[in-house]
Amino acid sequence: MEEHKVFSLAEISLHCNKNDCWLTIDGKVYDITKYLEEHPGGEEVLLEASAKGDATKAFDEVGHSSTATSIMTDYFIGVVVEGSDPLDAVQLKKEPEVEEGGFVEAKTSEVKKPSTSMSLVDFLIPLLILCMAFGAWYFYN
Ligand code: HEM
Repeated sequence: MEEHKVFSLAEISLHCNKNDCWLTIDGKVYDITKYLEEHPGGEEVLLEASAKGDATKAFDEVGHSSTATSIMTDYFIGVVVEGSDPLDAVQLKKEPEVEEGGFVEAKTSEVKKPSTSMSLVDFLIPLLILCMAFGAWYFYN
């Protein structure tokens, strides 16, 4: 059986620029850096597709010819690791926080925002009490 190099989505996501551009189509990975300038559809679409992650949909939507699929084989470098989680890519780009006891917590963009209405109430109640106290003092004097 043929052995292929296996890449994680995290690693693939690191190759998305003009000097180093990988594409993932149908679970296969292509290093198309040298093909960028030759691509009849232009290099921009390839760079965009590379940056987005999986280019399968974009590739299929164009309705590429069999010539295109045979060109692809020249740039094939491996396959995507099975069960590769797209979140890995996000986590690799961000610094993981290592906490005591070796627990690793990766930062994601889904950080809960503190509720602003809660902090407003927290601020208004003491202010109201202060106003009432001042009013009572003013009334009795
Ligand atoms: C290794 C990957 C790719 C190869 C080898 C490749 C190759 C080709 C070839 C040979 C053509 C000429 C038309 C044809 O024969 O079908 C073409 C056209 C085109 N390709 Fe790709 N392509 C690749 C990936 C992509 C991707 C990911 C996109 C994403 C949007 C894309 C967008 C286009 C567009 C817009 C055209 C122009 C179609 C037209 O003018 O009618 N290609 N490509």
